[in-house]
Amino acid sequence: MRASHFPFPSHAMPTQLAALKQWVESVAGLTQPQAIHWCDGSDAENAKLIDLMLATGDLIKLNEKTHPNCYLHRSSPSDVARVEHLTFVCTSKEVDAGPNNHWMSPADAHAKMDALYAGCMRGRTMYVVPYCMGPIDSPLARCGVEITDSPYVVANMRIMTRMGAPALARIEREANFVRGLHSIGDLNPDRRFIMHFPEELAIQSFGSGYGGNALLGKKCHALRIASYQARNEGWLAEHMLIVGIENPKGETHYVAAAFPSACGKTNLAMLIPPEGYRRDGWKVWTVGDDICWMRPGSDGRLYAINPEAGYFGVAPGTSAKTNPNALAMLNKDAIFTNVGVTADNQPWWEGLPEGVPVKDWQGRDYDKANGPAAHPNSRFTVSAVNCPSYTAHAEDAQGVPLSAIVFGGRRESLVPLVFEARDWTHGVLVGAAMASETTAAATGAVGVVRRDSMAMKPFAGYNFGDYFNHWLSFDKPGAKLPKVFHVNWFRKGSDGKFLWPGFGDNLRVLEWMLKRVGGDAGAVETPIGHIPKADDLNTAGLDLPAAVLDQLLAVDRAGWQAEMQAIGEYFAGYGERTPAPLAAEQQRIAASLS
Ligand SMILES: Nc1nc2c(ncn2[C@@H]2O[C@H](COP(=O)(O)OP(=O)(O)OP(=O)(O)O)[C@@H](O)[C@H]2O)c(=O)[nH]1
Ligand SMILES: O=C([O-])CC(=O)C(=O)O
Ligand SMILES: [Mn+2]
Repeated sequence: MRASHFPFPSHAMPTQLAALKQWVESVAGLTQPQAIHWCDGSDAENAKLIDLMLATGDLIKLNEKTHPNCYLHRSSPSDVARVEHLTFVCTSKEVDAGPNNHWMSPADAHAKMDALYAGCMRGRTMYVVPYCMGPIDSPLARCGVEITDSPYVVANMRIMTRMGAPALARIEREANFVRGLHSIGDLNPDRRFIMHFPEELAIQSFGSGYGGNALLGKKCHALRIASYQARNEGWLAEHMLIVGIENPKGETHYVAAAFPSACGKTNLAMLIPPEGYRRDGWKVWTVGDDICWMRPGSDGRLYAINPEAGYFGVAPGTSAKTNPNALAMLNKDAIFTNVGVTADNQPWWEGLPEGVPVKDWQGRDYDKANGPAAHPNSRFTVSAVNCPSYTAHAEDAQGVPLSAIVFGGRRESLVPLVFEARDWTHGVLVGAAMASETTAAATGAVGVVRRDSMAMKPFAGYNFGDYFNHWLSFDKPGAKLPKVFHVNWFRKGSDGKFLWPGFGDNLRVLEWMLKRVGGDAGAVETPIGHIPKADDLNTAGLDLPAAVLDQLLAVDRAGWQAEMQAIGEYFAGYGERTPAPLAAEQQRIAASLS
């Protein structure tokens, strides 16, 4: 990075770490901020930032009686989701980024970004945000520093990560951190790029203030950079929720599940058991709702942490009926982005049974003709401890042991409600072959089926061929790997309605999985995996016609032949980097279907 005139003396910096001082100094030289603020994460600092944003209109205070300490942020209308076409992985060799990523050479990317950053913070304050992804004392955690000119980003990073003084202390001890540079620039979509330099452990983001584009601890660090780091260090960084299921005997089993963006991770992580289950004593505990870092423990099991400290969740569709835990945690201390508001200044989104929006997400008077009041990708940011189902095990330094890994997508046809992989290699195939209909979480067409291996298509920081190989490598002597399953809550009938009730009732499917892990539930063997028979699932109290359940559990052979063929073609796209065991597994299943 080019360092020109440097306005701030480095002896004034609150750190002794030379590498950090030099980097901050060179960024300030390039971006020319008016002031530099090192974030300590304190309440006083946060209060000052909130006041500042209320004064500039970056935040709007919501109803203090119904939503104490809650704020609304309206983003630029052209800046409402992740931008996958402007997101690049800049490895020295293009093949290392793989066909799954957009690639730019590090030299070209640096030249482009340096030109955009030159003087971009003139008149602005540059915030230096040290953060830790994961419990601060966890050996699985990793640290980063985000430099940003957006106070909104600082306030969100404070909720989403362990940010401030303790993180800085760890960074100084380890002298190893991910360097994230972010500027909202002028929010011009033509001058917007999200660049990743995995070999340098660096991220550079310009021109967006939104979610995964700007809160660099989240998708950029905890998935793209971390997945690369994880491969080198023998662990996995995944787009997965982590949930604890406590049965009536008081035993808790942890499950990690990968679903693409806006496909139900937050909802499953905060599931409320159906009435009968609650009576019997079932409980559900939330460890994480979006990202999971895991590695084998000394006993051979996989242990997982949630690297995040908060939730950046989809607002529309969140209601007392679908996700009461999420709704309950949004009553205080939350930041809402791009939702509508009611006449008495309460946040509002589609799916809430009560309340009437008077302003839409752009601040216009609400008019149905303009579309929904809340943007379909409108979000809330809230601390994890606010969630009624939060478990203190989310702070366990060693992580929680996993009993099952679940893959899933949004598929209105073909894919059964649930099936179980025969073994780890088959499980990796099931994850790698995942496909889902696209959603509003990224810009672009919605509802198009695309392959989204392990829900990581937008997030793997390296070639998927190498990534599949890395997944396969966990199957080694002494490993006690979790069982792997695939679910689909989104099958539709000919009337276009969902066939499965979903939400809390998904516990019925999780119960079957955990019984399979314990060896006491039935299933039939099919070419695509083990599927429960209708009476292997507990459907007591459900209004689900037997014919619908049969439809949900059926294997359409002709449809699956076509699917396996498409999967084979998809793997072929990774050429010689496609692991041979995966290609063999695909061929074996294709053959057994014909
Ligand atoms: N039909 C049906 N819809 C669901 C179910 N679970 C979640 N949804 C809907 O799917 C949408 C997204 O759900 P989330 O739980 O926020 O998705 P997510 O995977 O956490 O999304 P990201 O934060 O983008 O990664 C919401 O509109 C939910 O209401 C389910 O079991 N059945
Ligand atoms: O990253 C974001 O903007 C939100 C998110 O969780 C996703 O899209 O998966
Ligand atoms: Mn996500």
